Amino acid sequence: MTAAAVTLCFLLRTADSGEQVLLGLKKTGFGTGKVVGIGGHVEAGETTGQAICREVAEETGIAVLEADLIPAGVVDFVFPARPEWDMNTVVYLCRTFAGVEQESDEIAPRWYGVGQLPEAQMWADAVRWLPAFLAGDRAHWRIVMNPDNETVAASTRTLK
Ligand SMILES: Nc1[nH]c(=O)nc2c1ncn2[C@H]1C[C@H](O)[C@@H](COP(=O)(O)OP(=O)(O)OP(=O)(O)O)O1
Repeated sequence: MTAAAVTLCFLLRTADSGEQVLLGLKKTGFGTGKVVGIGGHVEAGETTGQAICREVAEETGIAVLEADLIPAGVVDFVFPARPEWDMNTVVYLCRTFAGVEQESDEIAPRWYGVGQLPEAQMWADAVRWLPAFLAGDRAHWRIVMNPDNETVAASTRTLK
């Protein structure tokens, strides 16, 4: 089965308290109840860049230009017990954007200090790859989940 093409963008800003990243509480669909990255599926006929600009706008009301996307790498999420959930995720960072975050039907967005990620509310794998991307590391991650589809069986980082 081919993994679904998805994309995530981590918006960054500098606050008085330090660097912050925009995440969101997922209200519907895959991962409901978790704090996740902003993004989603790449639709037919879209480039990944077009898809992430659309997803950020739909989920948060924030406008991002493709030219301001900073490619960070890829995360392959592998669910051996549910291969239909497998996702190939293109990850971007972005520091230049317009607008103020607004809650949507899908996501309740919120800024978090990059050193204070809400680990207990995120997918268990996120602590492995997200801090590295936020620190500027460019890499290709492969995350393999256990049969419970929640805990992590293995994570590997390669350069690509
Ligand atoms: N193990 C994992 N850890 C993680 O942090 N994020 C994961 C993950 N597995 C999948 N994701 C993310 C990637 C992707 O952005 C998201 C699922 O995409 P969507 O939010 O688009 O799914 P939905 O089915 O809710 O929405 P639609 O695409 O609108 O149908 O879940």
